[in-house]
Amino acid sequence: MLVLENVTRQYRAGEVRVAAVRGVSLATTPGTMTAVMGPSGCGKSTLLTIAGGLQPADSGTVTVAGVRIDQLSENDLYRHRRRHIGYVFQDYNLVQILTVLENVMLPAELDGLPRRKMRDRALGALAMVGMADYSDRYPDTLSGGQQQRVALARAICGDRRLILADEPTGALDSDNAAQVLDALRTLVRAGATCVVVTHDGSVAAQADRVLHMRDGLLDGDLVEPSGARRADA
Ligand SMILES: Nc1ncnc2c1ncn2[C@@H]1O[C@H](COP(=O)(O)OP(=O)(O)OP(=O)(O)O)[C@@H](O)[C@H]1O
Repeated sequence: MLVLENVTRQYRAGEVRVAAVRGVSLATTPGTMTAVMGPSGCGKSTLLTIAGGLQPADSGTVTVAGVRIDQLSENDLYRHRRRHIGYVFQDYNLVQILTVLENVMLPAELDGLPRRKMRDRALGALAMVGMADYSDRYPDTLSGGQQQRVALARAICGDRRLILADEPTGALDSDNAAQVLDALRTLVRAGATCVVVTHDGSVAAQADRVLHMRDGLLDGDLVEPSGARRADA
């Protein structure tokens, strides 16, 4: 579902250059959850945003659902992202003035689908994360864990199969985090592929695979004499 090959990304702040990702390769197995852990600043979020096409890599390839997204035009990338990739962030990013159902319908609305179809899709997604009974509520009447489950429903609504989650339990107590993890596992069992960046050991404990990142490199990365690096897929 997601394959990265030799991805690099450097930031420049004036004269200073930060090599945030230094040659990472990674291949996910469909229907599994991969956790990426590592100290603050090691490049986890940068890697995730590149994987999701939110920012380009400096070099390397990024393949999502069989398509090299690093080669797509801006319009095609936008469409491919919306078709295949759902994002989940620590702070849920729900629209407060919309109901739960309207939030989940939002991506389908941008696709211009008929309203009934959007509604059915959204209710189906909410049911998968145990939130169908809350469809008429507004986000600020829900707990953090419930809001994050709505964000998960929005991420997969429309049969998007790649979930990229950046610290999805970072703002939650352990009960709420457990509910979000249950929902995530349900989606993965149903066939979604998830890459989750986390500091939370309980998230990693639920993952099928845990990778460690340090100084822009993933676990098992080899530093070649030439300076090129690769990671075990
Ligand atoms: N827009 C930017 N401009 C300049 N430097 C940046 C930018 N974004 C990130 N960095 C730097 O790149 C490095 C990797 O940052 P990144 O956010 O990817 O790490 P992280 O592992 O996700 O950290 P955290 O766990 O704290 O979220 C850090 O040194 C960070 O300061």
